[in-house]
Amino acid sequence: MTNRQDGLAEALDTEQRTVSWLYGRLDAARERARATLREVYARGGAVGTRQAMVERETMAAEQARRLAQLDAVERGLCFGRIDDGEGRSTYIGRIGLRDEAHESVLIDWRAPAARPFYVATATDPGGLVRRRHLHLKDRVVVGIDDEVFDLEGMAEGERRTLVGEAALLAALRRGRTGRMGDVVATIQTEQDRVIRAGLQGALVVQGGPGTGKTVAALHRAAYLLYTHRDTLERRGVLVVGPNPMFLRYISQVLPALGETQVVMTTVGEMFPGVRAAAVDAPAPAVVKGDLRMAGLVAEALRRRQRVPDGELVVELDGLRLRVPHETCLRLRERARAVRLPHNMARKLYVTELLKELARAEARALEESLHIEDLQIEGEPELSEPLDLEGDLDELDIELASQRLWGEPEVRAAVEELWPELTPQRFVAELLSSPDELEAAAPAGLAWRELVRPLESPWTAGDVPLLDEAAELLGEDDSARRVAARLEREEQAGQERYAAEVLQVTGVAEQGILDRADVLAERHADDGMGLTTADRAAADRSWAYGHVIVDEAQELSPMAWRMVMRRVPAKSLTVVGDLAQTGSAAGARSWGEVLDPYLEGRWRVERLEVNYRTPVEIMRVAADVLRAFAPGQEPPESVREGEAEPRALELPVDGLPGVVGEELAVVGEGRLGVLTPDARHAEVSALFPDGGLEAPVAVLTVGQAKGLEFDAVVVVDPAGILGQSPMGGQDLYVAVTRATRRLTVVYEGELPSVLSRLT
Ligand SMILES: Nc1ncnc2c1ncn2[C@@H]1O[C@H](COP(=O)(O)OP(=O)(O)OP(=O)(O)O)[C@@H](O)[C@H]1O
Repeated sequence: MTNRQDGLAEALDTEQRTVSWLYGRLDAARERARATLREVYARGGAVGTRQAMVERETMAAEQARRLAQLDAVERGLCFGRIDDGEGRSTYIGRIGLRDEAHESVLIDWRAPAARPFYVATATDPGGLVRRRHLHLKDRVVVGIDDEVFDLEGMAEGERRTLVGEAALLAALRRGRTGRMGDVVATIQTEQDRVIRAGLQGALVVQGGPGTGKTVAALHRAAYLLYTHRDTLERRGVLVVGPNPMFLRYISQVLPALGETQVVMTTVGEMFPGVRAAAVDAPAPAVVKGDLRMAGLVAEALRRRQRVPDGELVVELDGLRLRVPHETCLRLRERARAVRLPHNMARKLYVTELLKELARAEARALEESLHIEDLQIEGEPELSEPLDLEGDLDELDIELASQRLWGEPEVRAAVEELWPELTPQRFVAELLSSPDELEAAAPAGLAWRELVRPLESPWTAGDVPLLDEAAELLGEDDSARRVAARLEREEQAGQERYAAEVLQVTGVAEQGILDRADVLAERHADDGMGLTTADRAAADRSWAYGHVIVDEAQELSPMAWRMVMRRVPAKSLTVVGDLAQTGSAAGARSWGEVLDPYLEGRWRVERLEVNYRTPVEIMRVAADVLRAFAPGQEPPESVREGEAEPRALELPVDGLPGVVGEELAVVGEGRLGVLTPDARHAEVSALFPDGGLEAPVAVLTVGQAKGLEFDAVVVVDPAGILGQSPMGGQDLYVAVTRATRRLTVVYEGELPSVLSRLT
């Protein structure tokens, strides 16, 4: 054996002992959490006070989460070690662990003590003499990489066991799996700055394709939850991504980091109860995304609070109830003056209108009766005129109001003048009414683009309008609150009954109920045991502690308005690339979209190294970028590709052949076929077994945003360029999805921006 092999074997052996011992600590921590959980459940079932049950449930949920977290960190528990000049070694891992004496034996990667592992460089080693990466397969140490900052500072024995291969490049060389993985072991210094930036204010992370913006933002979520657990566990963290496919792609990163309490959503899903899957054409998208739409929605709603042209007339049982025009005007002004949302102000309006109708009814009755009719023979003559209205006291009016409210004719009049509206009904009716749109639109807004049939499916661009409407309409939750109270009362009754039964049958004395009973109780209650994330996801008006917006360049100004509502503290991470904006309503500059809310209180960190796309492919991408965004610099690639990118003139039915060839080369890896929107169905039909985790995924460029594949086949580049005013950006996105190989398939002329491929 050579010295080098001896050194490696010795180092692996030493590290294996430490790693095995750390796994032993992890197993012990798991066993402790399991024992506590058993003990909590054994403390009694349905007996005891409600408060005791809540406490027990909360503790059980906490232990169950702890256990889930300990299970999540099994893979690659420990991945790093740093040595300082004093001969001290510190092991870095996915979570922190302590020994029996309560000494730290593994440092959580997010703890301040782990920071040197990520920021030490040859020029600024920050007191380190060596950084070591450990590669684990299951619980076995299979590889080691060393970076030495100060050879002199190392002990002789340690020098002998130095091993080196760049950990980052090894990580990048692995085949893609269809899901993004975490990069805790290889976070780069510039990414570390993003991850550990403070919680306050807004941080914009701008960087070209493949610079690790998404991966850094997700690690930042885990870091913030660790560092500010008190605040963020109560308020929650929201991640907004561009589409459901992307959310699936990134869904495993945070759980692998032991964090399961983050809500992930898309703009199209931010309004509970609506799943907007349709896509607007560029022209309506731009109008819907315009901030002036907020004014349009508000004005259109005011116009749903109507006053009849003349007097209000309600025909009821042959009587004509008349309320003068001025009174109707006054009622509307008074209801508006309380400045409550529409549906809440409506209560006041209806109460007042019913009173007026009660008076009108008395007047109508008066008119219909003639004094002579009331004259009874032999009685003295009635000399006073009738004054039924004047005779009404408050109780009469209240009773009459209640009766009138039951009359369909009265309901119909209220519906006409101040209807009760859901956001869905209001927005759908507005967008299908050219008259309402025209009347409410500010001058210069191309409202005609918005007109569509009443039953149209929801688009992502509608969601901020629904949210805006919900704010203005307000939620009348009184019925729900009454129902909840009744349910609570019923539940309390059931609990008492259950406790009595248990006492009688003697089960309570045993003190143990099995877990199934406890879980069944949890389902019967009104939400205890629900996590912050569960509650937040179901609540439109939830105020998150921090919001991360990925592919943030795609959000329209109206979508930003909605996002900002979810984060009153304005603590945000905004991640994106202005050169990749695909939506016609998306951002051209960060200031333009953020300043209305943050007034300059945001700062930019730039990521400039591309970890995904090899140099050869990036040259092609740079040509595309130069053509539509002169002056923008593409990021610098760290990878060298294995093959030159190529263009093939080929009809679409030749695709399976090319895809087959590419698949044979990438082996276990994955392949993406990217098409213009209009050709997606035609190309998908050629690959029936596609999907995110299948070897071949057929996607539109919009769907592929943020994703990556070992090999990419771009179909019909001219179609992509021509599909929208942002076609250049779309082509740039398409050619930057590959980690190893790029093929462009075209018919007719190859667009000149790709001439490097001929
Ligand atoms: N420090 C790192 N160590 C290992 N891999 C990394 C690192 N940083 C980034 N990567 C990898 O580089 C690829 C690109 O990262 P990511 O998707 O986060 O980039 P992005 O900037 O969001 O790209 P895009 O703008 O195209 O969506 C991913 O596979 C990611 O895992």
